[in-house]
Amino acid sequence: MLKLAKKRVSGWAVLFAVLFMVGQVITSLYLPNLTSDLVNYGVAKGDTNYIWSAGMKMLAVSVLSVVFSFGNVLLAAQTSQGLGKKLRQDIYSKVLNMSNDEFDQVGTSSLITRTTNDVVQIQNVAMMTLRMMIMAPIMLVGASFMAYQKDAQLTSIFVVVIPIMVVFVGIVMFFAVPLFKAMQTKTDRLNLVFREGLTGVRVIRAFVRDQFEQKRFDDANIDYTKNARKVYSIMAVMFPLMTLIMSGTNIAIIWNGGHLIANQAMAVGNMLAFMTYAMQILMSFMMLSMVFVFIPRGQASADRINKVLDLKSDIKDNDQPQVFTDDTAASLDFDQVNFRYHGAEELALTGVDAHVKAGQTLAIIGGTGSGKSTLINLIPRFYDVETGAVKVKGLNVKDVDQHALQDQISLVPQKAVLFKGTLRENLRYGNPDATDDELWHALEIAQSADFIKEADGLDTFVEQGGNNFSGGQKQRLAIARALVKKASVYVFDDSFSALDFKTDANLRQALREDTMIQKAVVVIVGQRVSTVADADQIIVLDDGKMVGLGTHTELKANNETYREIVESQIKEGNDKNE
Ligand SMILES: Nc1ncnc2c1ncn2[C@@H]1O[C@H](COP(=O)(O)OP(=O)(O)OP(=O)(O)O)[C@@H](O)[C@H]1O
Repeated sequence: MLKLAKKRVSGWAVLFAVLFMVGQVITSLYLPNLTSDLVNYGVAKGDTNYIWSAGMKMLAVSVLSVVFSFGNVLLAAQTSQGLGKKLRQDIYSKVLNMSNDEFDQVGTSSLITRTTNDVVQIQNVAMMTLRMMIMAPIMLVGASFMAYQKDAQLTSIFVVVIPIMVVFVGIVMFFAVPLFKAMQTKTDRLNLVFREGLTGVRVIRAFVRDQFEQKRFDDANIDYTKNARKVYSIMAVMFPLMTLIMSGTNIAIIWNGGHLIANQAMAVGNMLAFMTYAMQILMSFMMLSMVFVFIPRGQASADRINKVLDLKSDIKDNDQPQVFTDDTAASLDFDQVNFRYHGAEELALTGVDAHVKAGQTLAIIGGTGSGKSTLINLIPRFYDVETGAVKVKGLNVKDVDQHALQDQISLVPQKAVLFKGTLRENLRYGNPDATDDELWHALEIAQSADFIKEADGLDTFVEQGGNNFSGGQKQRLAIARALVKKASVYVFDDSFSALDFKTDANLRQALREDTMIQKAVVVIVGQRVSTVADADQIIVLDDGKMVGLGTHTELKANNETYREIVESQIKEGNDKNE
């Protein structure tokens, strides 16, 4: 936890929070002393003047105590909230720069829990540390000393009470701490199921799986609730028992103190002060037990956050990166590429070798799970090859700065993603300086201009996730956005699948005719033969292996796998027509 707080917390704020807290403890310890004097020298002797002056002193000390307490709470709150803010910022910026491998290691739901719930735990512990953790031991020592000053004999009560408290706090910690730690993983699970349900709500309804999903959620929910109930039951037992111990201590003090007073061995004021110190000692124990229970939970959260922040990407920039030059023509090369996912036994890609020049289109075809998306993820270096090389404009993607590389590439992912805002804002994502004319040009190529003109043009509002557009419209808008960006390599990952055959053909025709695209390399991943047929080269993937490379005509003549794909689609087409 200290590691997280370092650099994210102001040393001055902590210093002043601690100073205020020490001030608060000193004034709290001084007040019972004043009470005892007031009773012993004022009330017992009927000295009104003394009562007035001691009363005024008490008032002044109380005001001072309130000021110290206010200063401490304010600084503790500001420091802990500031720490939370910085942690959220750091996690988010880490997430934005994570490689796909790192992302796979943590998972989206867990990242959300870590950015929200875990950060709140750290904030709570920071607040608690600045309030209680430092205050409790000082108060404990100070109150014990003052109590001893008031009456050494009565202090022997604590010889019995303190070991009871220590054993009690130990038992509570033993049972509560593991349960508290488990809360975070159970929250993760709850978020995961909830998130899957939210994103897949239409699929769930379509497959009438709502009862199954409801049960899955209920299981996670019950598991979380059971754990939480156990924890809070322990806490529910802890507080009344603590109060019982406190009351028992009070009774013991009054009993023994009463005898001492009766024997004139102790002044009444001293006993009153002693009782307050006893309460302070027991309160310090209460605080410590809370701290001991919450700190391990906070530590578990800190470990989870550190795990994200410390993720070391294998994908690192070269210390002396090579630089793309504007006058080099676009090109894309896969040189004998082999690739394996982190921890996987089998290679996901084997022997991919293809070379594409500016103005050419490379298509990638293959069955589901054959490795098409995996291959294109290597171009922007979302993953690194195991052997071989991927080159953009002749430079190995490992030798260039990652941002510079991604600047050269415009990617339309398999799942079209649009952001809430106007269409203009969405289209300008890759090129903030694009003019309206350029945006309309991209929309024309992407066969989207007509339906956008019918709506509010570039001011058309895009709902969250682009939900006010159909699947095909969303894909076309994602394509238009990719075309607004000036790139050397345009990658369309199965982006034409939601388009009807005519729109698909028109779009590819418009792409071919565009002068900017003619200077770039186009990579199209497709399942349909019609989508890939007019590409300059087609890679045929089968179970991660490149089993063919050539034009449609060449492959149809020589490649068994490609022929099977073509024949299956002709058969499918005939079946549909029958
Ligand atoms: N992040 C990952 N970690 C481990 N294995 C993965 C990962 N992503 C994909 N794979 C595996 O790699 C193989 C190729 O997957 P990929 O998504 O590249 O196929 P694809 O040809 O694009 O399929 P589709 O047409 O269905 O999108 C599959 O067996 C898949 O299970």
